[in-house]
Amino acid sequence: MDRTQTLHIDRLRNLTYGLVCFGLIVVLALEGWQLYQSYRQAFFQARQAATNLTRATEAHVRDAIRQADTLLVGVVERSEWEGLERLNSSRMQTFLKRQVGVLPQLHGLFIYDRNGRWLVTDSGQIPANANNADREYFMYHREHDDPGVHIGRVITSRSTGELVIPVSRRINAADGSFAGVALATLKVAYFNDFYAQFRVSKEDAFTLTYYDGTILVRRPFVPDVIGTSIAQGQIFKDLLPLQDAGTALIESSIDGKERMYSFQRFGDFPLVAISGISAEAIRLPWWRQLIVAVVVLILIGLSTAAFARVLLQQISRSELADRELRNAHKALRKFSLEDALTGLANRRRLDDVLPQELGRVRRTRAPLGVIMLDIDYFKLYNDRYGHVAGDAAIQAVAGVLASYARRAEDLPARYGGEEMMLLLPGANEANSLEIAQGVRQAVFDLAREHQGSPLGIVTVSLGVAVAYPHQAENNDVAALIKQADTALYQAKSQGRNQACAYQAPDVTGARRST
Ligand SMILES: Nc1nc2c(ncn2[C@@H]2O[C@H](COP(=O)(O)OP(=O)(O)OP(=O)(O)O)[C@@H](O)[C@H]2O)c(=O)[nH]1
Repeated sequence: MDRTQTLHIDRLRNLTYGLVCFGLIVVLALEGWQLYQSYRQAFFQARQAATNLTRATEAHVRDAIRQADTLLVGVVERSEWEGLERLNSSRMQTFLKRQVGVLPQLHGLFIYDRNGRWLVTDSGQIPANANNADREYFMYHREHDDPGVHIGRVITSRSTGELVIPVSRRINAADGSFAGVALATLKVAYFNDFYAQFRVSKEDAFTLTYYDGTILVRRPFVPDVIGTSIAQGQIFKDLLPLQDAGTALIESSIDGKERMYSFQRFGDFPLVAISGISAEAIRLPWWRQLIVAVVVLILIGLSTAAFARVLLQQISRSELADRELRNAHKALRKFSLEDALTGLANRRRLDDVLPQELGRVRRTRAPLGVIMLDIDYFKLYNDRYGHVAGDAAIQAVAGVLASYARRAEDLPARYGGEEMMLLLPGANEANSLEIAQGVRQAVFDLAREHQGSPLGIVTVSLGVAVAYPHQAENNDVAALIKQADTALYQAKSQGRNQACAYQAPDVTGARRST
């Protein structure tokens, strides 16, 4: 493979690999962009889902508390109207029992007097010496004449041992003094069961807290965290002071897991609802997508590289075949126009070129010199030294003749046998004769032994003819060759080892030789 071909194939290879790389980079960029978008989309959707869950939770909790509070408002109204001392306990108990049966979130309904003693319960059972004066909500109402609803921290029910959220209102005496407390307890389990209905991953979290961060309800349910505070978590420390609702990707202060959290402060209750969707669960489908994309990209890359390789091999092969074919054509053409023994132009080439050169004589008005050469006594040479040595002698003479073809348009040729020609476009008779003489002398100087020759060395005889534009008779291939041949014959007949120029017989009848 030559240098140009190697360069061409190298360029083609670089171009192909460049295109393959460019294509892969484009695919990679598009895939990367798509993955980036789907990553963002996943978190955007998680943000929305968390917000929706928080809103649903908030609405559900608010409704549950409102229903309980509406009951309390009625109980307080009746208690204050009748007066706790005169309260018809059995009628009230029936009323409370009916309400608890209707509202699934209710754990129980209770009325306490100003000393914390149990007056009425929905179950009708009052433990001996039961007193709730030590409860936070009781103390709150005793100390605050605020008639609004109070939601307390989670406590363990004294009647059933269940975790409950106390929702209470103060009952006033006719003079406005503290008369007791009406209490509704909401089951923590009710909210846990509600959260459990959400179709979410087990790593997702829902939390209902008091406004100060104390946990009332949490899913996943861990009994130990109920009643603890997440006030030091990022939501309470950094976000809630600035906004009532929002979302953030943060680590849980309870289990350290990263989640997309949505939080919302209740407008009418001192509560905060928080939903957190596991970041791991958000990223999982994205990771799967990434792995599939990477595998697909690797496969595309490998198959494209393999395809490019095969393509290049094919191109290289066809380039090579093409080049070999062209070289073969060149060689064939060379062989068809070149004499195999001497490397000079062959007879076929001479037959092509001579008419062209004569045409050029007519067009350019410049002469064409022709030298016809013949080795002297060559038959004897062959007979004495053998045919192979004869071939070598022909080659040696051809070398000399070729060395006298000094201009690009000069053409040395083998005319046939041991006869050779030298075409000298632009050369007149004097130039041609001079060159012929130079050839003769150079062959003589070779001093190649030839015992069959009187001079004892190989010599040549040369005939010179010139085609001039004004000599129409010369401007014919056969006539020109005949003239050169005649001049050669002249040289032979005058003793060989000489060069003669053709002289037209009708002018002087004499021939010139040197
Ligand atoms: N070795 C060899 N001999 C060749 C080749 N072509 C022609 N010859 C021989 O060249 C000889 C030419 O001889 P002739 O043309 O008869 O004349 P000559 O012996 O050269 O004598 P003059 O030309 O009169 O000096 C013949 O014996 C051919 O066989 C060739 O390619 N190789």
